Amino acid sequence: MAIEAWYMDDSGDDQRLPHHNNPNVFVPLSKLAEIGVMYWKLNPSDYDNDEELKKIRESRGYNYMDLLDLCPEKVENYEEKLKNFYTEHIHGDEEIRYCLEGSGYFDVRDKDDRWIRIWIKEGDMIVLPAGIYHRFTLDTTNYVKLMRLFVGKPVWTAYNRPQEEHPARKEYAKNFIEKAEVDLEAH
Ligand SMILES: CSCCC(=O)C(=O)O
Ligand SMILES: [Fe+2]
Repeated sequence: MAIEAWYMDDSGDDQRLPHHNNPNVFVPLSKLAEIGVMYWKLNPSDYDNDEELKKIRESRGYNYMDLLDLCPEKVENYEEKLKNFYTEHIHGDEEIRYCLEGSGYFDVRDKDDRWIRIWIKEGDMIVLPAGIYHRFTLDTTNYVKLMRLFVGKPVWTAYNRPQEEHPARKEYAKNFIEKAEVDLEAH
C-alpha cells in the first residue's frame, strides 16, 4: 500500500496520536507532489544491496548517508531532540528520510497553511523540499529507525518559523505557493 497522509484535526491531544478528522480526510500522493514532497516505496530488508535505492541516490546525488535510531538509549538528549523535531521549521536543503524500522509522522504545511500528516513506516522514503515548513513526531509505537541522506556534507540546521525572508523559504514560496495561486487565477 502507498503511504498514508491526511489533514490533521486541530485538537490539542497527544502529538503521537493520529489526529484524524471525523471523517478522516486523506491526502493523495498527487497532492503531496504539488507541494514538492517526493515518495518512494523500497525494500528495507537488505538496504546495503538495494539497487533501487542505489539508483535514487545516484540520480539525486545523495552521497552522504547515516542512520538515526530514535530511542533514549541511543540518542543523546533524546527528549530535547524530540521536542526540537516537533517545533515547526525549515531547512536550507532537502530533508531526505528513509524508514527502515518502526514508524512516525512527518507533518508538512500545504499551500493554505494547513497541516498534512504523513505516516511513514518500514520501506517509506520521503523527500521534503528545502523551505517547506514541517515537523516530526514518533507515533504511539514510540520507535523509528531512519536513514538520513544528503547531497555532500550534511547540514541539519533547523530554522524555526517564521522564516519568510530565508532564501530557501522564498524559493519554496515562489515555486510551490505563488505558482499554485497563478495557476488558480488562470483557470
Ligand atoms: C527524525 S528526522 C525528522 C526531524 C526533522 O525534521 C529534522 O531532523 O530536521
Ligand atoms: Fe526538519
